[in-house]
Amino acid sequence: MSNDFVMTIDDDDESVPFLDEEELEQEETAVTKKKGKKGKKASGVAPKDTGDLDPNFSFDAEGGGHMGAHHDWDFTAARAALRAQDEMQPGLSLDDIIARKRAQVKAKKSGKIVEPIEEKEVNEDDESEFQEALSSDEEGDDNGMEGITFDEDDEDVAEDGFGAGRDEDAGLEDAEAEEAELEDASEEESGSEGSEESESEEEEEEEESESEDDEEEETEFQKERKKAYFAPESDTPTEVAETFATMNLSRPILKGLAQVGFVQPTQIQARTIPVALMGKDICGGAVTGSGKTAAFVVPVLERLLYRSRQTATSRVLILCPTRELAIQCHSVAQKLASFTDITFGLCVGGLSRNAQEIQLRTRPDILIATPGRLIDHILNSRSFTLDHIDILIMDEADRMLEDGFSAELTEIVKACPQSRQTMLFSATMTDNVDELIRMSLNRPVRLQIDSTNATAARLVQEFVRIRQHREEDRPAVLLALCSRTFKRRVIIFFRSKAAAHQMKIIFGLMGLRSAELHGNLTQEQRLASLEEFRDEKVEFLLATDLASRGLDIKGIDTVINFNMPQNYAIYQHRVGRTARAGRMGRAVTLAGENDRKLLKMAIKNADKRTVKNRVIPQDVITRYRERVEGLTEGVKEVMAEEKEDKALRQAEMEMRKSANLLKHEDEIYSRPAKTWFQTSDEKKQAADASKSALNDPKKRKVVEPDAPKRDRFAGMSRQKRRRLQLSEEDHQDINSHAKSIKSAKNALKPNKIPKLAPEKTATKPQDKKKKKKKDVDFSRDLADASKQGVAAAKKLGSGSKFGGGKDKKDDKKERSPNVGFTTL
Ligand SMILES: Nc1ncnc2c1ncn2[C@@H]1O[C@H](COP(=O)(O)OP(=O)(O)OP(=O)(O)O)[C@@H](O)[C@H]1O
Repeated sequence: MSNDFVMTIDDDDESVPFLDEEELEQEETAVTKKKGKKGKKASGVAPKDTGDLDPNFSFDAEGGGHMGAHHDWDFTAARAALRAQDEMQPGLSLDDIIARKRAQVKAKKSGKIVEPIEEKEVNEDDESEFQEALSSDEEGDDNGMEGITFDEDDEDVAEDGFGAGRDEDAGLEDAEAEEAELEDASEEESGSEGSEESESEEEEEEEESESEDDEEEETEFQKERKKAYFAPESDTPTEVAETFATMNLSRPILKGLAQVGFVQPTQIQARTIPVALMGKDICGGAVTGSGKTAAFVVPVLERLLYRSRQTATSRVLILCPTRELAIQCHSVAQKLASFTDITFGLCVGGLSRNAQEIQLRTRPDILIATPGRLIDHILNSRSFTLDHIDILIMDEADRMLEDGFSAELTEIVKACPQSRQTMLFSATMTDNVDELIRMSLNRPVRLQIDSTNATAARLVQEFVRIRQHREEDRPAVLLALCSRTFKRRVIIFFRSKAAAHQMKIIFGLMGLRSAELHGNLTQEQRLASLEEFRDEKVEFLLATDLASRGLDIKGIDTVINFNMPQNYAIYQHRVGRTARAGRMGRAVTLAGENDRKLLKMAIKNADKRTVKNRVIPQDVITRYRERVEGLTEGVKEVMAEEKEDKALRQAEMEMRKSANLLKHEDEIYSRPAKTWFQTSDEKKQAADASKSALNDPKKRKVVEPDAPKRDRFAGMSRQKRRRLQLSEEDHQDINSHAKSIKSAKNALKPNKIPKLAPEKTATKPQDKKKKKKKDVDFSRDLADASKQGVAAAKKLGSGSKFGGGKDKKDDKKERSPNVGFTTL
């Protein structure tokens, strides 16, 4: 298995050099000379990437964009919208509790008499929870161990990359089941906080539901379907602009780009911008950190410069799967639009709903949203609609197309006009027609820059082998890595919130400065953690997969995977938090026996020179293990204190709520009841479906083209049904007067934003007229019921119907998911 060979790094070093291209070669031969290179190593800091750019770096082989000036996105808008009311009063910070505990331990050691530690009731369950959380997904299935090829006692190199060729499925299910239990437990714990949002704002489900890892051979049938579904390659411009200046962008946009230091477009930007300006639907894929955000923001801004300004209208909707990503996207887009009059609205969970409602009434040009909160506004904010959305964009689209988001997405897509332009982006963008079909794309152009399995070019991937019988060493291995080798700018991923939280306490007790980021925190705490890490107030960010996608934090040197994630796509996103925009980065993954399959995939998809096997001497691990064991009591005490504090705050909040209720009883009861899109049960069902698809990707729900339409009121809450029925009754009373008001309103309807050809020539009114006529004729030809016409259209699939121009009436037919696929 020479292909799977990975070189070994001995971890008996205090620091690790960051490997330059040449060094990679040298190190490969010098693997066994363990300490020979110490002189070259950075002191105390893991990757020796100074943040400077590799002068030879380009985003693509042919030479794409070079990295520009540093610019951090910020939370200004999010902070301004953080809810002020109904939030629990801040209690003791975890850091305070930990600091106190540390002081007590120190004092005890030095023999000083200290105030006795208040006796905390330590629940027996807490102890087992503690052990479980840290080894949550580490329990392998012994049966799954058959066929391991390496020597059990071999502490050095596993020449087969830990026997990475081994097919390993067994044990994963157990791990996932256990993980689910943990997630559920932690969800319950957090249920009291922010329960108001629990039904509609769970975008950041941390249980995984990513796409299949297996690279299945594409069948002829699938190839045909894709051919029919996507626009032919000949539809995309072949010339690629080398600088933004040569892209025919307007001055305010160029100034915005210059301000953030973007001079040369990255490859995905160079390919996407001209196509997006033409108004075409796009499925875009490029490796993590390659600039996809600007690839969709720039053309949108450019087109909005040509909008009619008569009536304020929200014309663009950008959907993101997590709040943090939406906040980041909002900040980036605002920066790029600094020299324009384009307005933005941020519509995400965790921030004040009322403030958002007020903002939405001003009809900002671009809405950046998470699905849950957006639907909340569609259902509950008067006068808010998506009726005038011209462009719908989905960032991390493959994540959004998963079952967990399915119902929400369908609702949002239905609420947008069919004549919209739709653009989907992700580093792991799916081209699975079954998954894309629910977006009702219009003959999308596929812009796939890198392989969907690719990781960043300057990423070094290391793996630390965790043996079957040493699973309990994981915390010690992590602490050894973080105390001795990777000491700053490190993001560490855990599979569960409980594990991330408990490790935060251990880190704290060991004096390592860290922040946690997961769904059990309030939005305020989540933003604070990100800020602390961004501003280098803490060295470590302990996160769940909430942070695995899209987050762009400057200067993350190292990503550590405490556990291998459930699938390769998540692995790609996690390790993609480093080595962004041409910089160097390092990913270190603790890989157990059950992770062989993913390990094999990672090795297969990487440049072999950048894959390494890191070995940590057993005596070091034993030392750290003893330290972790010594902290067990302390961790339990901190957790007990935290629990007590939380219960106290909860009680205070309840009391305030009751007092409030008594004081404003009349006003509160006169408010219209809120409508939820999904009940807790429905939400749980969606999450279960998502999980089941993860365990068995073949179970992925495929939208049946001929699926019967649901009853109009099916699945609606009683309140919503009643509201709709009442509004329908009202509707029946509409007299001719109302009709005339409607037609007057129609006359005022905002014009669509014009599509721009790359050379900005397509807006000539005469040309437009001619083109439209041609398209209409084309559509009419296809709608012709002659048998020949139908047969031809079916043969070509839906693709044959889409001529490029969009007449609104024709669009209705074009966007129907039923079109074209029934016969293939
Ligand atoms: N043309 C450019 N020139 C220089 N830097 C750029 C350019 N475009 C984007 N960048 C920088 O590259 C980094 C990554 O960009 P972005 O976050 O859009 O990547 P992405 O492809 O969306 O990544 P992910 O898949 O992880 O979401 C950002 O820091 C951004 O400022």
